Amino acid sequence: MAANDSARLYAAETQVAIAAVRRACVLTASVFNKLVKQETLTKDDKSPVTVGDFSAQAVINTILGRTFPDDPIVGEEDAADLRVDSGKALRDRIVQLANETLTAELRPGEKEEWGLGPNHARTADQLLDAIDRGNYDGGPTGRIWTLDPIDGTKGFLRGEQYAVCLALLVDARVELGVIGCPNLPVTASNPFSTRGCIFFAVRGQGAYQLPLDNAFGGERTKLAIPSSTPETLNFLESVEKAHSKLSFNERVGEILGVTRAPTRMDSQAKYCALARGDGGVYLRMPVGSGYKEKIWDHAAGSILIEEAGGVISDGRGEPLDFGLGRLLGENYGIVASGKDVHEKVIAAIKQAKAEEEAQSRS
Ligand SMILES: Nc1ncnc2c1ncn2[C@@H]1O[C@H](COP(=O)(O)O)[C@@H](O)[C@H]1OP(=O)(O)O
Ligand SMILES: [Mg+2]
Ligand SMILES: [Mg+2]
Ligand SMILES: [Mg+2]
Repeated sequence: MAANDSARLYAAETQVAIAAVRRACVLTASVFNKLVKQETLTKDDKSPVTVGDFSAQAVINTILGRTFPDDPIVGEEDAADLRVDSGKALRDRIVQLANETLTAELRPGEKEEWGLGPNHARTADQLLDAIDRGNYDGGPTGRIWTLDPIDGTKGFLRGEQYAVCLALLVDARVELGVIGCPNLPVTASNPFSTRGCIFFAVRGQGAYQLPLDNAFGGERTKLAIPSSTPETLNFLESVEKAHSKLSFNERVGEILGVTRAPTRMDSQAKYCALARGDGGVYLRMPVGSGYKEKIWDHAAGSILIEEAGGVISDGRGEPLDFGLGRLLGENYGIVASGKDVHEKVIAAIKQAKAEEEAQSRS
C-alpha cells in the first residue's frame, strides 16, 4: 500500500490482514509439497482438516491477537483435537510450521511490533490458544474478524484451487476482506501465468488484486466486473457435488440462455475470479442435505464482489446476514454477479424452482 493510504479508514487493519494472509499462503503452499497422510484429520461433519488449516489459523490469529487484542475472531478450526495425547504428532508439526512462518524475516510492509521476525517464536500453548481465539460465537454487534484458514480443503488436497480468507465485520457489515489464492494464475486470461494472488476490498474503497510474492511493492490492479450478455456469461460453480446442486445450475443457465460451459473451481477463489471478470455468475444452491453455510465461507468474498461493482444475495435476492452467529442462517443458496444480470438470475432461479416443485407434485 502507498504511504498516503495511511489516512484511509481501516488502513492499519488492511495492512495487517494482507500481511497475515500472505504469510499463511506461504505456509500452506509449502505444506502442500510435503504433506503426508497422517497430517490430515476427518472432522465430525466428514470434512478433512490438515496441518495446513491448523497452522494457518495459528499464524493469522497470533498476528491479529497481537495487533488488535480486543477484537474477537470467528475462525473455522479449533484446537481440541490437538490438545489430547493422540494429537501430539500433529501438534508438534503445527508448532514447527507456525513458528517457521512467524519467525521468517520481515518483508516490506510488515512491522516487528506485530510480533513477527526471527525473535518471535511462540510456545505450543500460545499457538493452541491462538487457534482457539477463533471460537467466538459471532453476533450482530461490534468488530469481529472471521477466518477460513484454508477454504476448499478438498481443492487444496487435490493441488487445485483453495483460498485463505479473512474478513472484518463491524456491526454485522463486512468492512474489509482479504483472500489469498496461492494456486490462482495472476493473469486471468493466461492459465500458464505465474500463480499466486491476493485480493482485497475495503468498503467504499474498491477491490484490488496484488501479486502474492510482492504484496506491498507490486502492481495493484483495480477490479471491476464487466457487463455481460447471455453469450459471454458463464457460471462459476463448485467442484464438489455435495456442496451445490449442479443440475439446478444447469437449468438456470438454460433459462438465461447461457451457452458457455461452467467453470468449476473450489473455494472463494470463485469470488476472486468473478471480481476480475473471469466468469459471470457465482451460483451455489443447496443440495437439500440441511447443510448451513458458515460466515467465514462468504464474508471476504461478498465484499470483494460488492466493491468490484457486483451484487451478492441469497437465491431469493435477499441480503446475506453475517450477524446471526457462526452460521449464515437459513440457507437458500448464494448468487453473486454483475449488477446487470443479478435480477435476471434471481428470476431464473424462481422459475427453475417452480418447475422443480411442479415436477415433484406430478
Ligand atoms: N456439505 C457441504 N455443503 C456446502 N458446503 C460445504 C459442505 N461441506 C463443506 N463445505 C464447505 O464448502 C466450501 C467449499 O465449497 P466450494 O469449494 O464447493 O465452493 C468450503 O468452505 C467447505 O468447507 P472447507 O473450508 O472445510 O473446505
Ligand atoms: Mg473445513
Ligand atoms: Mg471454507
Ligand atoms: Mg476451511
